[in-house]
Amino acid sequence: MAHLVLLGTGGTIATRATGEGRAVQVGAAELLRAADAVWPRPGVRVEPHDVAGRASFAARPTDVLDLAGRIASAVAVAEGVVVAHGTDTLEESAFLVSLTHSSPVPVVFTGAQRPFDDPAPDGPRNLAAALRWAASPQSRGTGVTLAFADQILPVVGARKTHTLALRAFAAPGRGPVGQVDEAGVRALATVRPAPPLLAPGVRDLPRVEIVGQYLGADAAAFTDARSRGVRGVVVAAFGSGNTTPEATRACLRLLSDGVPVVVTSRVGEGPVVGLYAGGGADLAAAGAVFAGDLSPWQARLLLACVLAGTTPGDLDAVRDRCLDWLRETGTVSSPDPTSPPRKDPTR
Ligand SMILES: NC(=O)C[C@H](N)C(=O)O
Repeated sequence: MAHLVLLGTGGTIATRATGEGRAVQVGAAELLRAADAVWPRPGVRVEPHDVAGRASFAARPTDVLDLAGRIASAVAVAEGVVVAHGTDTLEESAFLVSLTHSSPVPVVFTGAQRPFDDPAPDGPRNLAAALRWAASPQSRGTGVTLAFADQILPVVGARKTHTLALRAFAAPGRGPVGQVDEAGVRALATVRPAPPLLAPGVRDLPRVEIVGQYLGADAAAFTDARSRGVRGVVVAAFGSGNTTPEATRACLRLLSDGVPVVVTSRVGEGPVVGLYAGGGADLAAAGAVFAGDLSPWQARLLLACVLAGTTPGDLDAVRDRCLDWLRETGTVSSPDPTSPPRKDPTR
């Protein structure tokens, strides 16, 4: 009989309405009973555990690293692990866990948009689908995935794309990679699992801040970040990876002082690339890492995990490790001899 472990961490899936607002009150065993009422699971034994009971906006990296430890223990004894999690930070927690996960045993994150006591809750069906996917041989070797609104999404590139709708997550340009519904469990695409990056036993992450770009953004946020002792900065840049002239100069100063800069986009879909003089082209030429289509918050975790294993100030090592990981996951292309030069060196 297949054996799964269900880890409850809180989130809307486990909330009921109270006078103070939604509050986590439902444990993993009760969630499991509700999921079983949606789809029975003959031949699958599920062991429920409560790991935490909070809204996910209150979770810290140390909490997620603790969760990763619990998952590592579960992976050693089970054929699949399902994590019931709040959706506010689900794509970050799942991503961070994926950077610690190296087993073929699948880890599936799910959650809900509506509370447990809603007259038409989505949590029981989401959880039932996550359990079916985790129990299916098709999920073996897929690393960490998300099960939401009948879809299976890869963790890399996944993001919350709707505040309230039941289809709350997407992985634009990458997924869904599977479907679970009345017609069964279907793998739609091969998932390339994220390679592990973080050594076991790391208890917290170095400070990395995200600086957003907006019309007329100046250098103040970079200067402030610097004064707080950041080890690295992720820029949520305009469009395909551009920054205001002041922000570009601030990034160049950071890089020349040995502080890594990772470029992402504030747009919800598509890769960044250094195309524009004074913006992305200057950042690329100065050695900023362009993180493909990773969201700023997933790129922040990538950079923090790389920094956790790198000597402070070794900018080349940080850049190489980030790029290796981005290439291995297909997030950025490997050097391509046929691509046109971005800059004419004679001009
Ligand atoms: N839908 C949700 O789960 C949102 C909730 N605030 C949480 O992240 O815990």
